Amino acid sequence: MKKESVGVVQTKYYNIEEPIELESGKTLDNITVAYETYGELNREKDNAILICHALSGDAHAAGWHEGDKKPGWWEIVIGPGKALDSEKYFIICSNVLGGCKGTTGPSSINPKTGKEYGIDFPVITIKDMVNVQKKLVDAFGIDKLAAVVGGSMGGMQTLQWIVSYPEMMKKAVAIATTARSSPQQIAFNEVGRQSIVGDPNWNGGNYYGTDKIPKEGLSVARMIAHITYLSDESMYLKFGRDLQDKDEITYDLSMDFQVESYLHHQGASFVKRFDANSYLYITKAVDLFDLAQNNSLIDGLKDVKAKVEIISVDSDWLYPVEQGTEILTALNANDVEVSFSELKSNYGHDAFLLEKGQLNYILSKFLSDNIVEDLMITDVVTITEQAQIEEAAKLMFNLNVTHIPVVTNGKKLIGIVTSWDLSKAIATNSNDLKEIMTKTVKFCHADDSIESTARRMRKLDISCLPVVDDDFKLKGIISTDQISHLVSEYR
Ligand SMILES: CC(=O)SCCNC(=O)CCNC(=O)[C@H](O)C(C)(C)COP(=O)(O)OP(=O)(O)OC[C@H]1O[C@@H](n2cnc3c(N)ncnc32)[C@H](O)[C@@H]1OP(=O)(O)O
Ligand SMILES: N[C@@H](CCO)C(=O)O
Repeated sequence: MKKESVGVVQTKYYNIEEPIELESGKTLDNITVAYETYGELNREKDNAILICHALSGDAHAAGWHEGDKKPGWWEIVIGPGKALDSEKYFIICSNVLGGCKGTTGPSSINPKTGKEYGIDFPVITIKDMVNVQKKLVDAFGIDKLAAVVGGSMGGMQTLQWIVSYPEMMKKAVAIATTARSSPQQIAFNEVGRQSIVGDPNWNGGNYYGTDKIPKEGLSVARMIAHITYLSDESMYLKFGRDLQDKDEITYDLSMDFQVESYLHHQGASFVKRFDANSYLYITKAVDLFDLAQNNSLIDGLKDVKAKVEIISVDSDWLYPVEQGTEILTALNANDVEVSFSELKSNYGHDAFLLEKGQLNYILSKFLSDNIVEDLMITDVVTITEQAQIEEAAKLMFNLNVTHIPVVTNGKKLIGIVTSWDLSKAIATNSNDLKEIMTKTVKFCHADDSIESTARRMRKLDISCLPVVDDDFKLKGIISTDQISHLVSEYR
C-alpha cells in the first residue's frame, strides 16, 4: 500500500427511514445506501466533498479493502496530498440507487415479497439517484457541500445536483459527461440491453439464486460499451493488429487478434462484478437523463448557483468535447461562474479514470480557488441612514475602518459611507448622512470567486465591497487588504 493512500477502508451502510418518491411517481421503501468516507468532517461541517461514480462504479472510490489487490476506482486523485485531499476534505462516495454494490437495486430483497426485486424494481432516474444521495448527506448534518465531483454518469449526477439542490454546494466538477444523452449514446445502451434480455438465462430478470445467470448477454453488453470507453488511437497503441496466442492467421472462425482477446477479458471480468438487471436499470437512467427544459439547456440550468468546472477529454467520442462546451455555454448564458478544461489524452472516455497528472492539477486548482466567503469579514460595523455624519466619523476613527455599510433595521444594504464621503461632507458643510453616502453601492456575493472579485474591484477602482445575500441582506465585507494578505500567504 502506498503511503499517499487513505489506507484500509470499509463500506458502510445507511438505511433511509422514509419512502422515497421517484420521478416516475412510484415510491421505494427501505432503501439502503452503501457508502465510504475518507478524512474527517470538520466542526463547521463545511469540508465535505461528494464523489459520484460512473456506470459500473461503486462506493469504494479510494483506499484498500482488506486483502484486495487493487485500490478503489479513483485512487489516483483521492488521498493525502492529492487533489481530493483526505487530510483537508471529508470525502463521501456512495453506490447509486439501482446498483449492485450494497445500495438498493434490482438484486435487493423486495420487502413486499421477500424475494429479489428483479424487474419489479421501478425505473429510476439520475434525479432519483441524487435524491437518495441527498438523504445520506443530510444524515451527516451537512448543509452545504464544499463540492460535488463526478465523471461520466457521475458527471450527470453532479449536474443534476447543481440543478436539484443549487444551494447545497459551493463548487461542482462534471467530467467527461453530457447534460442530455444523445441518440447515439442511447443506441449503444439499447444494444447492450438487448444483448442481456436476449440471453435465455436472463429469464425475464428471474435468475437470482440459480446457476444460470445471463453471463453471455452481460459480457457482450460490456464488450460493446467498453469499445466506446477507448479511442481508436489507444486501441492501436495497445494492440495494433497483433495476433493473440498465434503466429499467423489460421483462416478459421477462432479468435485472431489481441483486441478480441482483450474485449473478451473485459466482458468476462465484468460479469464477475456486476448484475445484469442493474445494468438494464442504470443504462436506462442514463438514457432518460436530460436537463433541458422546453428543449433549452439554458432554461434547464437557470437556477445553478455553484461555481462549476467542466472537463472534457479530447479523444472521448462517447461524450465528446462539444457536449462539455454545450454545458459551458448554457452556464455562461446564465451568468454562472464556470470554467472549462480539456484533458489531452489518447485514452478516450476512460481518461477520467487514468489521467492522474492532469486531473490532480485541474481539480486541485479549481478546489483551492478561494471564494469571498473564505476571506470576508463578518463582524461588520454598520450604520443606519438616520445616523449623523459625526457618528460615522467617530466610528471610522475609533475602529480604524474606511468604509461603513449603511443598512436598514432589517440589515438590508442601502448604501455605503466612506472616508472620501466624509471629506465631501466637510467640503459641502453637510451633516446629513443620506446626502453624502453612496447610494448606488457596488456589492458582491459570498460565493463569488476571489479572482473575479479582485478583478472587479480593480476595474471599478474601489478597495472594499459589501457582501450581500439574495435578499440584499449584508453578510460581510471584503477589502483589497484581505485579498493582498492571501496573495502574500501564497508567496
Ligand atoms: C468509473 C467508476 O466509477 S468505476 C468503473 C471503472 N472501472 C472499470 O471500468 C473497470 C474496467 N475498465 C477498465 O479496465 C478500464 O479500461 C480502466 C480505465 C479502469 C483501466 O484502463 P487501463 O489501465 O488502460 O487497463 P486496460 O484497459 O489496458 O486493461 C487491462 C486489463 O486488460 C487485460 N488485457 C490486456 N491485454 C489483453 C489481451 N490481449 N487479452 C486479454 N486480456 C488483456 C490485462 O490483463 C488487464 O486485466 P485486469 O484488469 O484483469 O488486470
Ligand atoms: N469505465 C467506466 C466509465 C463508464 O462511463 C465505467 O465502467 O463505469
